[in-house]
Amino acid sequence: MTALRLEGVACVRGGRDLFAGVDVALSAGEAAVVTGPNGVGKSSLIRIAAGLLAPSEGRVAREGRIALMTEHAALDGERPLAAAIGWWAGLDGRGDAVAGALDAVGLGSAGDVPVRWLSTGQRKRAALARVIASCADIWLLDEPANGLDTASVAVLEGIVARHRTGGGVALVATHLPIDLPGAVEVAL
Ligand SMILES: Nc1ncnc2c1ncn2[C@@H]1O[C@H](COP(=O)(O)OP(=O)(O)OP(=O)(O)O)[C@@H](O)[C@H]1O
Repeated sequence: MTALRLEGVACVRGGRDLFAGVDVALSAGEAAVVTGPNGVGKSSLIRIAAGLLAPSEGRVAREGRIALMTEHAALDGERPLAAAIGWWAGLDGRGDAVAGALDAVGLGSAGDVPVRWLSTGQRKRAALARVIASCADIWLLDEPANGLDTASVAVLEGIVARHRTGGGVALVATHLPIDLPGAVEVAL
């Protein structure tokens, strides 16, 4: 079964052709890394995969629930971290997954800290915890290593590896090196 399939996908934004003919097929346990220079359309491809942006050509098919991580943490800055993530996890019926997700990103002791107090790297790890707690099958990660130190990038790599081991798939746009063994490269 293919969890995520993009066939002949093209993107036009602001009247400009960004890319065309992009094919990606990810089955359980697989990952793809989207690379390319600034402005080429990596984030746009992630948004197309998420269904937030319509491709100008081609088709997208998803089998399973998706979790999207963009440059915005998408967490309520006024709420304590665990509650902010819990709000999202609750929508997925996975409030039970919050504590484990915070532990996985090294924020297990920061659950009562207001999101607005978090540092850049902590906020990025919090966004990743939100993705983990969703227990979604298809992870769409846009620049997940931005703002992370070397140790945190290694944590990110381990988390994506565990997700894949559990049968999940990941489409990851990045301009920073992230080690995802066996991942397909989609060079835009
Ligand atoms: N809402 C929009 N309307 C029109 N053009 C847009 C819109 N959003 C983005 N673009 C343009 O689409 C192009 C691709 O943007 P995108 O963010 O997908 O690139 P990227 O490869 O992720 O870039 P970066 O590496 O800088 O993050 C850019 O030229 C950008 O200005």
